[in-house]
Amino acid sequence: MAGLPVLTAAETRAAEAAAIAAGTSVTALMDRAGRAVADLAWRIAGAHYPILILCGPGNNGGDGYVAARILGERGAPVTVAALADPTTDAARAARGGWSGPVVPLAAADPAFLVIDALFGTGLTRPLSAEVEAALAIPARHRIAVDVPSGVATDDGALLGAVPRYTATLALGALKPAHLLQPAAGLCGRLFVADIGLSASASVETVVRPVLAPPSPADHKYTRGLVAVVGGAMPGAARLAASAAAHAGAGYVLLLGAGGGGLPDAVVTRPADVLPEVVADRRLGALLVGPGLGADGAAPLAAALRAAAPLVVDGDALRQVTPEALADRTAPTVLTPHDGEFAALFGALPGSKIDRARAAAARADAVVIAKGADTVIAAPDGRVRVADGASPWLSTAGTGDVLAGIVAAQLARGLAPLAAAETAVWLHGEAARRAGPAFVADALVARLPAALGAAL
Ligand SMILES: NC(=O)C1=CN([C@@H]2O[C@H](COP(=O)(O)OP(=O)(O)OC[C@H]3O[C@@H](n4cnc5c(N)ncnc54)[C@H](O)[C@@H]3O)[C@@H](O)[C@H]2O)[C@@H](O)CC1
Ligand SMILES: [K+]
Repeated sequence: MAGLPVLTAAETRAAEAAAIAAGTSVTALMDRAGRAVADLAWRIAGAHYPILILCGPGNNGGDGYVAARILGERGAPVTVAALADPTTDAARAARGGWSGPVVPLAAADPAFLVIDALFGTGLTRPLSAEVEAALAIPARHRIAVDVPSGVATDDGALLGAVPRYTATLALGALKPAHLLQPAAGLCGRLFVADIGLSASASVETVVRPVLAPPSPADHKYTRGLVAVVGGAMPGAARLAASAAAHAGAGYVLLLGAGGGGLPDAVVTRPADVLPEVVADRRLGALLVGPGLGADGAAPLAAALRAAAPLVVDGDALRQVTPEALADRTAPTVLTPHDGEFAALFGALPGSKIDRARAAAARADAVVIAKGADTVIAAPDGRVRVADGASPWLSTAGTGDVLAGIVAAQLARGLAPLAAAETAVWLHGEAARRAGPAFVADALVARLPAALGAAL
């Protein structure tokens, strides 16, 4: 199943221009947008609770005036407060359709529901104190039209004090700000209104994969042999190996990190058999990095020579170069958090999406840039962004678990981008099922159930 498309501001404008060229007017697009806003507001506030609509000068404000008209027609108590007069033809027409009063922003009173239609994709500069004060007006619920005013559409940065929203109604398609932090954390529940735009997007959301159970012909090697390289902190490699075993791998081999509560089914071998394992044609995927320690040069060099798909995680990401990774011929997946990403690729410009994409091209590898807003990028420019990750994932060992899940997906034959996307989804689903304050071992225990939800 394909994920939801994610469009930048420029891509959204291009999709809008294409819709207009195909015969739809801006007014028609604005009408659909405003109607979707009104429908969502109606579900939250109904006919009896006061609704305040904050309208800006552009088309985002235009959407707000359309919503005001429709909610007013339905009998809802609506007040409109405007920053300035409309500056676009479509917004002027929408303003003309609202027959109620329009007060200055500074005169707006608290309401049950505030609808923020101040700025959308056209925000170009930081918020003024007047706008920040209006956004902070006390309200039980807030809806953002398209994006919360004050967030940068393309990278999720904040250009002022932005409150927390009950819901954000993305118009036409999701934008990066809905998924990238810090903006994503303020959006509340995300809705996407179909206003008739169509565009092909290289960026999509991560969605639940559709996995196949083993067939009668499968055996442990066809299910996938995963080898995990241990190191200075063997617990991390054990966690990764256990995760691979619980994420569907047929056979898991752990090198140089035996002991401690491992499933007996995980086979432990001494570290020095790595060259032999790397040469084994049955090897489905190799994982190096969890708990490797600072002097992992020798095992890392051996791992890079693997003809099987390779996952590079943790300490290994600080001891390898993008060039050495790009020299590999078999697929490679990297799983850096922010610090490891910066150590490997330096300070790249642009949004997290731009940075992950540039890194993937440079290392010729799929990059899983982890965090509260995990971004997966492939060397060909395709990107997948996860949304709604459990905040409880920010605990020791969850990265080792993810690396093990990725290795299991590669070992069973998924292409690297699909393996990464599947792994991120399984990891997120296991976390959701684990609830609050779990330890990474409990995440591993939830993996079979998470996998079951994708069969
Ligand atoms: N793209 C589409 O297909 C559609 C877009 N629509 C709406 O149009 C929006 C984009 O409209 P616009 O391009 O007119 O842009 P906006 O309405 O987001 O804002 C642009 C206006 O705000 C001013 N402005 C920008 N930053 C400011 C700041 N910090 N302080 C004060 N003023 C500031 C600009 O000078 C300009 O007048 C979308 O977010 C969406 O809500 C919908 O009406 C329908 C269809
Ligand atoms: K807005």
